[in-house]
Amino acid sequence: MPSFNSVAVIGAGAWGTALAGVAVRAGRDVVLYARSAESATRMTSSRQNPRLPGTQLAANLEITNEIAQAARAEIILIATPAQHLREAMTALAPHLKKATPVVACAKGIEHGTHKFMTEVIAATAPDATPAILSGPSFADDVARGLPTAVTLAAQDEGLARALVQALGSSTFRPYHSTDIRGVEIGGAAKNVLAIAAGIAVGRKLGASAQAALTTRGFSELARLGLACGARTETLVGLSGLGDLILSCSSLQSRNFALGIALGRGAPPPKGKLAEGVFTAPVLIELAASQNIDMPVSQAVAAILGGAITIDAAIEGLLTRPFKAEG
Ligand SMILES: NC(=O)C1=CN([C@@H]2O[C@H](COP(=O)(O)OP(=O)(O)OC[C@H]3O[C@@H](n4cnc5c(N)ncnc54)[C@H](OP(=O)(O)O)[C@@H]3O)[C@@H](O)[C@H]2O)C=CC1
Ligand SMILES: O=C(CO)COP(=O)(O)O
Repeated sequence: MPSFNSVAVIGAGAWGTALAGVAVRAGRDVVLYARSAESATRMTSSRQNPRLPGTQLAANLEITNEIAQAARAEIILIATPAQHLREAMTALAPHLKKATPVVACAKGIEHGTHKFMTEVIAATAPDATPAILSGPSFADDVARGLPTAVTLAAQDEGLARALVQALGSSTFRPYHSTDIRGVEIGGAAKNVLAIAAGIAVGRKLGASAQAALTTRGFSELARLGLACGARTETLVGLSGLGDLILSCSSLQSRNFALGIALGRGAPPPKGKLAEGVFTAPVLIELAASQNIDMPVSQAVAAILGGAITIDAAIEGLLTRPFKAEG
């Protein structure tokens, strides 16, 4: 099993900054790459990141604006928004050493190409080794050192185990897996379903409706996952069901919070990344291409696209023909 000592995190947002802290706590040499030179300089001197307020950056965390410096690390964690992954990888790829593990930490599916995060990595850096980290984990909780567990998948089990060894600690517990596709489908779909759960809460449909919607949401996530080759144990694990439960029930979730605002007819929270907005249209295109019925995700995409009102979407879901559970 390889052993890794250095980690670079690309993307100095909330999640990238929290993950840099994780790697520092695990005892690695860590560099955090910010695409803005000004932000890198400011974070270096203030030891604060406005995208993750209240977190003191570790004294031994290096912050850089030099992509070539970041690329020298033995492990790369890439934590930009999903739709920015290609751009970030395109800048990084020419500097990477052969076979460097590049761990996708974003949750989404690329517009236009329908590519999952590790597929974007493979397309932009064919000599790198893609992996994925996903699960129920708010950046703020992770940064505060609260206990968190996630799934970390690579095609090669030995590599997945080595990445877990390099990043894991008593408060950040990654479970290794080789089911890359299962992990990335769960992370992408749960954001769309969290918007649906938020809408139900915002419309005051009650706790029973919230539980029903979350469960039926899981059912369609699992249907798509299985059609795309994911394994059941992954779909019911941390990166699937685990993250869905968290995001469909916690006000900390930006996707859930957006749904609540939509349900109330209030303006969406400003300046907050809600990946489900970008994932919804791609997710339903992907589902259609696989002949998979995803009524909840379809309703979210239609609401976000302005094709249907919230009340009409709710009515549509509630008047679907009765059927066997599954
Ligand atoms: N926040 C969370 O709790 C969690 C988030 N995630 C996932 O992580 C991903 C990022 O989310 P989050 O960190 O919260 O988002 P933020 O909005 O906090 O930050 C995104 C960061 O990405 C940077 N960025 C954008 N494009 C590039 C690029 N081409 N190269 C380098 N950096 C780039 C932005 O830079 P700039 O500041 O210059 O705009 C910004 O710092 C999402 O897919 C999200 O679903 C996963 C688990 C938990
Ligand atoms: O992915 C997350 C928790 O696992 C973060 O959720 P939000 O992006 O909805 O805030």
